[in-house]
Amino acid sequence: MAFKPERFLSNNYGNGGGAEGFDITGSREIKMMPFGVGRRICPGFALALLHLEYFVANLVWAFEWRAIEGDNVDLSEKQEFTIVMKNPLHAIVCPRLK
Ligand code: HEM
Repeated sequence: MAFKPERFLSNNYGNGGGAEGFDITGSREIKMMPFGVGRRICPGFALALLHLEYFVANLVWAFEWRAIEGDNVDLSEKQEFTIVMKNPLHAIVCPRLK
């Protein structure tokens, strides 16, 4: 298992697009299924993804994110009920606009 965010870059949600695209709907292969797969797949998944993109974009736009000095970003994982960060990430978050 490795942290490779670029795997999501060519996501076409399984509806056509590049043959190498990451398929979140599980119609070609199942790698990750946050919305379920098959006939009962979440019908709101496109709306949810759009909303999440908007949400993250707003967090980046509205706040400045900095790592705590001397605190190295460590992406190691450990298994709990789900996979979590072994060493939780601490960030200093400051509003960009006053
Ligand atoms: C991040 C947001 C969301 C996640 C992670 C999520 C995830 C899921 C999952 C895992 C299922 C079950 C699929 C299955 O039974 O195989 C589901 C079902 C469903 N979701 Fe979502 N969902 C999200 C947002 C939404 C939104 C925004 C809507 C509506 C606007 C929605 C409407 C539904 C409905 C109606 C079902 C039932 C589908 C059925 O049983 O046929 N979901 N969702």
